[in-house]
Amino acid sequence: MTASIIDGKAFAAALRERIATQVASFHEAAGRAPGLAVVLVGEDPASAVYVRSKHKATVAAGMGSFEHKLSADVSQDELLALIDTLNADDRIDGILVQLPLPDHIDERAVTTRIDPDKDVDGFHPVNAGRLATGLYGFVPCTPLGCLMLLKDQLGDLAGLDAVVIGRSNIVGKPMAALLTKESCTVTLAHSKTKDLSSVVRRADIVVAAVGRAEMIKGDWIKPGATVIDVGINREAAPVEGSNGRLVGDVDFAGAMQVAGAVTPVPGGVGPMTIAVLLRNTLVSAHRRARVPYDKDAL
Ligand SMILES: NC(=O)C1=CN([C@@H]2O[C@H](COP(=O)(O)OP(=O)(O)OC[C@H]3O[C@@H](n4cnc5c(N)ncnc54)[C@H](OP(=O)(O)O)[C@@H]3O)[C@@H](O)[C@H]2O)C=CC1
Ligand SMILES: Nc1nc(=O)c2c([nH]1)NC[C@@H]1CN(c3ccc(C(=O)N[C@@H](CCC(=O)O)C(=O)O)cc3)C=[N+]21
Repeated sequence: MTASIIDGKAFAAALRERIATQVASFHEAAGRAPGLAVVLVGEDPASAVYVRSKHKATVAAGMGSFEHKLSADVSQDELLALIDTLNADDRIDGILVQLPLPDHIDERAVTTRIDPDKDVDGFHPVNAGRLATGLYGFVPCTPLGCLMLLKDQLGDLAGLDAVVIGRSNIVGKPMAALLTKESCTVTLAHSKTKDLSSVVRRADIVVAAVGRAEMIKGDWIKPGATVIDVGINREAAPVEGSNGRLVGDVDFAGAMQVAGAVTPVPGGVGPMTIAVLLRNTLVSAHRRARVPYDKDAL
């Protein structure tokens, strides 16, 4: 049996289309475009690529994009002062500070300085708490994008066994919270998990967010399971100066032999992250301007 490939790139493109339609009607109702501010500190090339694609997608959806590029040696106080300015700027509905930050800056101090109601990344502890207790709030983009793909693939998730591998605050933990909310039976695995392959073998849904190239093997997967690969791992370049191949946390070829459906890397979860960022920004704009929106289309 060969699994089907979940086309995150196409799903994300369709979502961005629906977002663009609602951006236009928001603009008409509110007299301004939704605005997203993205802050990049330093010149990490991978971060620069992500920030550029976020900017392009923001503008293509008809939203305002406010980019702030700070040098790698900016002080924490200067960065916090910029966040205060963005918090107070009425044109801005969403604020994203690209991670990772340089070592001399405390990420916790930065994410907690963002107004929780502009925190479209969903990284602020207030939003993590809202998600954990079932209140309305911003959900981190990557796990929400994964959930959209899962529901599109499987419909109702109630009663399914789900394993999330990785317990970071930005992917694994919120993913487990979302699946719990969908009434899955959730196992949250991590580096101390014993006999990970047997844990994975029980699961109808596997979400891999580890950051280790092709660690999850095909023969760990339960036949017919749905596999969501969040990992983005760049292999060493074959020739100096060129880019290495991008691979996920799942052995894709092996999983394709056993699973029911698998997300590819690239073209799976990555494009969803950016589309959901636009979605969260659009929702923020509607809430801040008190303009109703079509939740079902998002
Ligand atoms: N597609 C996208 O849009 C995005 C992709 N990513 C990618 O997803 C991956 C994970 O990112 P992130 O959550 O930030 O990563 P972190 O490094 O913050 O967390 C990794 C998690 O994996 C666990 N882990 C490490 N080694 C093992 C192991 N051998 N067995 C089981 N679990 C293990 C760690 O366990 P422990 O807690 O015990 O240390 C930890 O919980 C990365 O490849 C990243 O690039 C991230 C964000 C967005
Ligand atoms: N504050 C903050 N918010 C984030 O959401 C955030 C962050 N910091 N830091 C880095 C991670 C990573 N991340 C990705 C976004 C898009 C792709 C993506 O579009 N990937 C393409 C491939 C891109 C390529 O070729 O490199 C794909 O998978 O098809 C991947 C990863 C967001 N992150």
